[in-house]
Amino acid sequence: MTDLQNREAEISQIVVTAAQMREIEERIFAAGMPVVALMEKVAGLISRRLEAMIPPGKSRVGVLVGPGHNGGDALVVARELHFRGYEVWIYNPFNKLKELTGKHLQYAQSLGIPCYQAVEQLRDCDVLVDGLFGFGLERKLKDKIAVAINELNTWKQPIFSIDLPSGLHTDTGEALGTAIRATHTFCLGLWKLAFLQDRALDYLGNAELIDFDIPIADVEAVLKDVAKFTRITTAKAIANLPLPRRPVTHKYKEGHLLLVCGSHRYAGGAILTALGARASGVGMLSIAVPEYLKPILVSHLPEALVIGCPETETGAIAHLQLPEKTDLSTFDAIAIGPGLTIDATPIVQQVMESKRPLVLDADALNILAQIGTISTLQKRQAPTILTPHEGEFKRLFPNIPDIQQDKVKAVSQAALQSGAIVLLKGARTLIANAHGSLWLNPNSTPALARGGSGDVLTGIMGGLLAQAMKKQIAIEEVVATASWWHSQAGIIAAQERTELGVDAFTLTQYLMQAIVNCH
Ligand SMILES: NC(=O)C1=CN([C@@H]2O[C@H](COP(=O)(O)OP(=O)(O)OC[C@H]3O[C@@H](n4cnc5c(N)ncnc54)[C@H](O)[C@@H]3O)[C@@H](O)[C@H]2O)[C@@H](O)CC1
Ligand SMILES: Nc1ncnc2c1ncn2[C@@H]1O[C@H](COP(=O)(O)OP(=O)(O)O)[C@@H](O)[C@H]1O
Ligand SMILES: [K+]
Repeated sequence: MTDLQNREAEISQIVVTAAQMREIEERIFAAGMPVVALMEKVAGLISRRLEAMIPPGKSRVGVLVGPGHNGGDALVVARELHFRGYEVWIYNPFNKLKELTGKHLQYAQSLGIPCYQAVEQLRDCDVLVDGLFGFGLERKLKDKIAVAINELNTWKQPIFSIDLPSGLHTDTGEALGTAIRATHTFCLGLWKLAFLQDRALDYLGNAELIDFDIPIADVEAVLKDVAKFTRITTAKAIANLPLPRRPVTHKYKEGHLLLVCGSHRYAGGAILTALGARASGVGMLSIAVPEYLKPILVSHLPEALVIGCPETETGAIAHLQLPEKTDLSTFDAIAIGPGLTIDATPIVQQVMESKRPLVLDADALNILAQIGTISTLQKRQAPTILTPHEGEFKRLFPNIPDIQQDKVKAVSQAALQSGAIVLLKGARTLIANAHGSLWLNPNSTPALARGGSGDVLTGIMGGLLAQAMKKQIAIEEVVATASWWHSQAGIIAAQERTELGVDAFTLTQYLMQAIVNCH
């Protein structure tokens, strides 16, 4: 890789808060970079991107200008587009502007660029550029500016937001009162936390990072002693797959996974989990299910070792009847939960006592919540991964109240309290470990909002985990890779089949394509 590619790979993984971004910029300014020069550079990069995207000549561009340096960026963009032959109109309702922003407004006006205080004047523009607020927004938007943003959101033309859609909280992604619904957002310098949060997704549109050459040393200096956020990238996920295989190997060297899943009531979950595990390439796959399900599993996965277990009256697994000379320590990893029903409580308790790395999902999480999340996990002597959706999360961690307000905080607290790696499912999945680090999955598709797709994730993760135990890959990276893989398969499947065509079974059939595409 060239130095430039290395930089791109490194920058694309970094995620910062508003306070961290401010600190990083202050270091750059303290080192001698003039504020004016940086604004000119950043806005120049945005202008060039806009020129590539907006047809020149006939387009009228409306530029929304706020009081701070986000507004300053917008004014430099307005000036540049004016000189490139676009018709530019400015909206600026503020009387007090930061000094540099005020200067740029004065110059723009001296060039004859019209400047309006009423947003309605921009209604006939072909596109809008939003430079009202960036990461400096700290209070709720109200009055005239909130009314203007609500009005703008009813218009049909594309909106390009600078740094963040104005109104979004940089860290939580919450709309502070109201926010611009952008078609496209140019995130400046480093990815901000808002870009990886569910609640921001309706506002961001296509998000693009504009790298303006922040020295990595400054980023490292600011982030070295704080909780780290890592954006999961394709390059990193691919690097953490168990590829290439060593030429001399055998099935037990490539990981042995035990899946424990299924009941009379929920048979399909076991199949979907197993198909996810199969795609992971795991060397040996054993699947413990109620006896009744064994023929169905065998017919779907002829290569797997299916263990039919005695059943409760309700059709759940009554006890794990492992083959002779086998106990739980035989396996490199265990994934348990999909379709078990709450009647399998003793099985979950037994598996929790094993010293193998565990993935817990679905009913295993509900059972864990009933038997006591923290007290049970404290006794574990091996890594545990919990993969709750929001409902399961609330049952597991009832003392963490504000999950909706701040998912980053909630999932971090959960990992800290429990010692487990916690993957909180959602439109944008978050993964936290007990040391305060977080991994965030930047891309996914609502096509995955469908029964059974979580079971597939459990299978992929279990299979990768079993292989990783042989290969010294950090468990958090395995969890991140599984989440990335699951989403990528969903994205590719949705591209081919629309968002309606990605049932969980179909999803399993796109898993290989998702990684073949990257090789
Ligand atoms: N510092 C720099 O030189 C750089 C800054 N950049 C731009 O500068 C932005 C940050 O600039 P600022 O720190 O000036 O902040 P912003 O421009 O994001 O907004 C802060 C301004 O809005 C006002 N404000 C905050 N909340 C408000 C509310 N609810 N209602 C009305 N007014 C409100 C503040 O008093 C302040 O004047 C970034 O998002 C980015 O666009 C980029 O050009 C990169 C370099
Ligand atoms: N809107 C969405 N965008 C992207 N991914 C989603 C969305 N909704 C759900 N998902 C993903 O789909 C999966 C659903 O899992 P889960 O809720 O456990 O379903 P099930 O138990 O039916 O398998 C999770 O991986 C989740 O992150
Ligand atoms: K903005």
